[in-house]
Amino acid sequence: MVLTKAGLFPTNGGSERPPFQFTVSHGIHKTRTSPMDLRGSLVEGPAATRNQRPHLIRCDCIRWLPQSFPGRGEGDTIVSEMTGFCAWISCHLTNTRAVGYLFGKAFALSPQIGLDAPHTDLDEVIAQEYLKFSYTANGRLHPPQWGAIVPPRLNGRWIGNYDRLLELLNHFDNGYMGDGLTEWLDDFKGYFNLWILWENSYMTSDVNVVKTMLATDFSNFEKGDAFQNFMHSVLGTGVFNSDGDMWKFHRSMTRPFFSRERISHFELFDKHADEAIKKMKNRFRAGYALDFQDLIARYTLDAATEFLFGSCVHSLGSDLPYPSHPQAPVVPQPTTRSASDEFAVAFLDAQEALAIRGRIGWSWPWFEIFQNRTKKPMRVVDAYLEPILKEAVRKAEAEKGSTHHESKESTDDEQETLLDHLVKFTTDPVVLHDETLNILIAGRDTTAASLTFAVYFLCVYPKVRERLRKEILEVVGPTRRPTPEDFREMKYLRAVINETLRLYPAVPFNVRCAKQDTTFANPNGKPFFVPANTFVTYSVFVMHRRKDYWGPDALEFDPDRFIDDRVAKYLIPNPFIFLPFNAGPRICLGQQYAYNEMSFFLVRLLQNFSSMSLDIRSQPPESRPPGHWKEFSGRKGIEEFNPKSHLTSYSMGGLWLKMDEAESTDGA
Ligand code: HEM
Repeated sequence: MVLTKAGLFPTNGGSERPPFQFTVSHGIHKTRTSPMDLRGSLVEGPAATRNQRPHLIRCDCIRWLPQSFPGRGEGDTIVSEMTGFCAWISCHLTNTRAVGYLFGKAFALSPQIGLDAPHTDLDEVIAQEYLKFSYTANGRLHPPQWGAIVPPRLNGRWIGNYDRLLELLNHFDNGYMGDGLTEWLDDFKGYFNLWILWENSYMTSDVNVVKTMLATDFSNFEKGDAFQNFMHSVLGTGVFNSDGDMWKFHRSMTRPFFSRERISHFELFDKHADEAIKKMKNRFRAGYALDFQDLIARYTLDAATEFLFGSCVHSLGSDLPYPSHPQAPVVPQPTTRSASDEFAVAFLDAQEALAIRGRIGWSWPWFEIFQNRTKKPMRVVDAYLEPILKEAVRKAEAEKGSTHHESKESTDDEQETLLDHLVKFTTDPVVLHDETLNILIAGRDTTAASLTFAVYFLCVYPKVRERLRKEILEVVGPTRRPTPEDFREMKYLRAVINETLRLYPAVPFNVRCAKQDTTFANPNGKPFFVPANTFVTYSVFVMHRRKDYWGPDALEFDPDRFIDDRVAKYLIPNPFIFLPFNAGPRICLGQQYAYNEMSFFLVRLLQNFSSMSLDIRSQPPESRPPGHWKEFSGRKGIEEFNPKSHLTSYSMGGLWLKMDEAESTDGA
């Protein structure tokens, strides 16, 4: 059937576009694309929308009436006999179909034919109506989607759910990581529509939904234009920030570089770990605390820049910060900022600007009308990258002119960097710039954050630390450099890393966008309808803590869950419940490199230090966990630091700690 001015007519198989297009103005505001807003509302002609989908308009005036008003339903379900009647009148006046409750039953109404057969479930009627339009406008039919329902919507009190947006921003700034979202996901059983500023945005912690998007229906979920737009001024079109053919091009070009052989050469880690540990020893010998988060960010930056570009920024060479707040011990402050500090700070500023855009959502360009927040930091980052890229291109072009034998010698080199590898495929400076920067961003903060959280746990769980140290000393000994074979043997080391990644995944929230109308399985009933262009935010952070997936002790830090019978009970039957590195075709390219780097550093750390503890006094007061958190159950009530997330997770104000040197080592 197709909707025209004259009513409902049979279609010629669905390919014909309706000849009529009209605009209805009814209620307080218009929605853009959603069937979610059809409760007691009108459906506008299908040709009027982006992607040729029906434009839906709500009878939103009802929302502003008191709850007691006849026709005002519970919460945001504003449908009732009254509303349905309004919809019926309006449907005649405007010659549209409408959906609403009449006499306690859910109906689809059309001006010419009157009422369709009643249903008990309005959501089902909405989804079916919507799909009829979808069918007629796009010539597509979705048989499995018939009977789908729309997910529950989180309702606020202010127009556009603006109060919910403020609530979320407040949680991001002042709350524990995941505050708000965790409770809402719990209330809605793992799936709801956030609906901020009139935009469909689904939230989920449901393992099957995540699996669908990342693996089983991968081709229908992409990062999407909106994500790419707000990332573009930093990431360009690199592997992390592209879809479709562009993503395939970048991924296939970069992937071979992460071969097992190349990432198993630990000299590079050793050189930088050695420098980091020397710095730590000097600081602790002087009697002061050290910000481990800052130190490890320098370590991963130096290791990554050398691995990727062959040119290390030497951020470990600069002075490390001292605690600087008024109550901290009085200590000398570094006075100058080195060039490597400039790069590190600019790199962080650029990522923070992206994180702010992500939080604001589609309206971010309005907040940057007068100033692109990423411009200034990216000038510094690019000034560092440009000469390195130019030199790599110059070398590649010079090699093109040399003999095949000479060229082969240089490309087979074990020391080949990512840049050396990439120039074999392209010398386009933009592609090279984007790709190397993407890998730097994807790989540096994630590893630094995970090591920060791991060391936090080693400080507050001394038994875990002692057991891990024992394993390290037994397998590797007090001074030897660890090898990949050692790591295979060290089950507890891997379990400690995994348990850290479970409770504090470096990428706690992520997003995908539906390319076409589709559905998600709903463990509690009929499938959920997902219109094209819907953003679905999935929280691995929340999923990793769900008791129905991980058992009653899900909130405890217990590395043994990755070794004992809980593996067979929870993880093996449902492997997608543990996704720190994502899954499916877009799984993290650097996963093995990251395990190696983290394992290597932890081994070196515990070879050199026998105990460690947090130094809360050195932590800036505003970044300590607020006292009232103690009243909460779960990790929020016991944590001794303040975990936060922008693009990746981090410890607010750093992680200040002190360590005691091990007696058996004096080499570092
Ligand atoms: C503990 C450390 C790490 C964690 C937890 C981590 C996690 C992740 C996650 C969750 C994604 C998926 C992002 C998305 O699809 O939106 C990802 C992608 C990626 N990661 Fe990692 N990562 C880590 C380290 C690294 C390292 C060290 C590198 C490289 C040196 C790296 C390179 C990449 C790349 C290139 C992608 C994009 C893959 C694609 O889109 O095809 N990661 N990582």
